[in-house]
Amino acid sequence: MAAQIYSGEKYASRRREISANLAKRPEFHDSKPLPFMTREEKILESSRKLTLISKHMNEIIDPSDKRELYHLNCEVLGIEGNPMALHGDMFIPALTAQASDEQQEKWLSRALRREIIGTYAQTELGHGTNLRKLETIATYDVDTQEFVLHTPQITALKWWPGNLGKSSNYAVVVALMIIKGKNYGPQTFMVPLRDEKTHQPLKGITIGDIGPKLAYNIVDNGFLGFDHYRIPRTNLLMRHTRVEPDGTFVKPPHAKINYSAMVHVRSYMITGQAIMLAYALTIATRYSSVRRQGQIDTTQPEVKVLEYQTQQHRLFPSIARAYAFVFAGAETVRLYERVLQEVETGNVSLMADLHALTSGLKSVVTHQTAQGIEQARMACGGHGYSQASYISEIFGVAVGGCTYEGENLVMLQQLARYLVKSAGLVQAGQSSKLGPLVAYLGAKSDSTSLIDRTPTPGFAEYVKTFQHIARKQTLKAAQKLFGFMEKGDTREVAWNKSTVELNRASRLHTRLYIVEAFVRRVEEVADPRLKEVLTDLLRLHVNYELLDVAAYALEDGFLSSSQLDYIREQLYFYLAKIRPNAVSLVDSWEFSDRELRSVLGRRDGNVYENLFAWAKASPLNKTDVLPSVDKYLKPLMESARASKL
Ligand SMILES: CCCCCCCCCC/C=C\CCCCC/C=C/C(=O)SCCNC(=O)CCNC(=O)[C@H](O)C(C)(C)COP(=O)(O)OP(=O)(O)OC[C@H]1O[C@@H](n2cnc3c(N)ncnc32)[C@H](O)[C@@H]1OP(=O)(O)O
Ligand SMILES: Cc1cc2nc3c(=O)[nH]c(=O)nc-3n(C[C@H](O)[C@H](O)[C@H](O)COP(=O)(O)OP(=O)(O)OC[C@H]3O[C@@H](n4cnc5c(N)ncnc54)[C@H](O)[C@@H]3O)c2cc1C
Repeated sequence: MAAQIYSGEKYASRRREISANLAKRPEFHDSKPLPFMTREEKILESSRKLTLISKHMNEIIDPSDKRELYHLNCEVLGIEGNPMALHGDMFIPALTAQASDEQQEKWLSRALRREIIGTYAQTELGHGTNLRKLETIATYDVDTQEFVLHTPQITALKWWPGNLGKSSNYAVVVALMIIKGKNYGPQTFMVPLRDEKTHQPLKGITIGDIGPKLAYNIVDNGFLGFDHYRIPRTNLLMRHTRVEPDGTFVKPPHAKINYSAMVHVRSYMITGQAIMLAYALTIATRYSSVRRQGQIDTTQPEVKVLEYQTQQHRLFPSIARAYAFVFAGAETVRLYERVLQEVETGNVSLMADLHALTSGLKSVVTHQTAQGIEQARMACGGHGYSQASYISEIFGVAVGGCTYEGENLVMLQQLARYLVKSAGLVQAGQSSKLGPLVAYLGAKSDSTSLIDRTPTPGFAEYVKTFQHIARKQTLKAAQKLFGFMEKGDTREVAWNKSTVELNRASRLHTRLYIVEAFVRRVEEVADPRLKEVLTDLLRLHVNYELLDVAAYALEDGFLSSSQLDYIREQLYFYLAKIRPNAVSLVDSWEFSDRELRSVLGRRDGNVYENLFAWAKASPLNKTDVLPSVDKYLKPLMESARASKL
């Protein structure tokens, strides 16, 4: 099963070898539990381990393999980030996609050797979403052939870039490019920030950390201001866009090619989110198979809480989602890598499809992941609330994905633009022009679903029902938009009056895509034992998801209320059928205890002994009497006693 999850036996077994290798190297382990450390201690600890990784990486992984590096980082550094997180996640991808060969020779090779540390500085105090209104300006000075970077007011300060605050000495900075008074929109520049020897900020740079956050606190998200700061013309990233010495601007082959680092993260983060969801579910499912509370048969001992249908309903549909997401994530990464290669040859035809797909997936997956993690926490009762479970940290890190790389409700609108265009084609009788991801929009719906009438409930009927729902909502939302425009609203006003409905269409389209990706993967499985278990999980998934969106199919009679009952019964049937495999389904992700960092979710299942040992090790228990008691509480009680006398 691990080979299914990790798209092949080769990587699944490499993960095992890497974990086994690390198990023998205590210097790579957390020196104490992360929840017992201050932020400064965590950053120090993470930097220590990062240095070890840089020194010994070649002995443990093939550093050119992204997935091996990712696994090494998960084991050693963990999810709370590290001082070079953005270096790998965005700085290197931005240089790879946007720097010219000559620039790559100069900077990318140094970045890969870790001679310099970089980040991606785009968001500002006043603007994150609306990139066209960024306020940092890069004005071209023809005389000196330099760009002058400037922060004209406080809202123009860069704000949020990860590892900008304290760690990075370079950044890919996004600024509005002005040449001879003309605004050429957001462009990307390679900018030195700190002296390479002293790490002191360079003259003209104001820089620092933005303070603690909900989670992800090992990362020093930062602020950055420029005071008429000069960089050479050749620091504009010039793989696709160019500015000649005389200020002539050479347009890229696609207007949004500069947004590639964001598309990179959106493509990869689907897998990252699936893994975080699986972390939380591993902890909650293992714990639920140890925790006994209450009885189902009063003549029998207390049951494991995993026997309760409510607990199964709380956890199993999310287990199915984690599988669905990791399968969809693998497809997305393949598409991204293909588009990256095609862009190299000047073919930008798939960029819009990739952008639409990743915008929708990023939004739906992060939202459902956060919901699933929070349910997993609650499924652990009181112990879920303790940092010993580590689920609160997993939640905090994962939920950041709802905001970063484009706020979810904004990114759903990007997909909606694509869907509206497609709906326009359908309306104009040009369905043959629809791309493969939206071809279903042009198909004709059956009048009712046959979900309960096919002999073996196959997935085709479910897919058809999801298609019906997504098609109906897309055409309806587009109609609403066109209707407002026909009545005289501008497109922007009409759009704003239709966005709730448009975003619903985007979610339904994306959920259909996820179901289809799950079906595609299960169809490929050759081993009959695995196929059976994955088919059960997929059946659970399609019934749970369909029930969640059934209102759309009930309102036009595509589904009847008796079919709804059928779907519910199927759901309950598969909850019970999956129960014996539940622990194996989470164990199949093969997370080591070191990677999970959860006292509650350890493989040995010795929950109570482990919790007691953890609590005793808490910093507060180092002494029996705290200074706060000596200083305040004792005098308080003493004075209360004295006043009574
Ligand atoms: C296999 C390996 C295993 C390992 C896996 C695990 C890996 C884990 C990966 C790491 C995970 C986590 C890392 C955490 C790091 C987090 C760091 C966070 C960083 C950031 O947040 S960086 C800042 C991100 N900021 C944003 O995302 C801003 C959002 N805003 C925008 O993107 C844009 O402003 C916009 C898209 C909303 C609007 O842009 P605008 O220029 O105004 O355009 P529009 O007018 O709306 O649209 C015009 C047309 O352009 C099309 N368009 C827009 N963007 C793109 C694009 N990128 N590509 C193609 N086309 C695009 C748009 O659709 C319009 O088209 P149309 O006119 O409709 O045809
Ligand atoms: C953990 C974390 C790490 C980050 N790392 C980086 C980084 O490394 N580099 C970097 O540059 N940035 C980074 N960011 C910033 C991040 O990319 C932005 O916060 C994000 O893009 C959202 O933009 P915003 O903060 O301006 O939100 P806003 O756009 O101000 O959103 C506020 C509200 O307004 C709504 N809204 C905004 N525009 C519209 C619209 N057009 N239609 C409808 N509703 C709208 C949103 O839906 C939301 O409800 C990070 C953020 C976080 C949380």
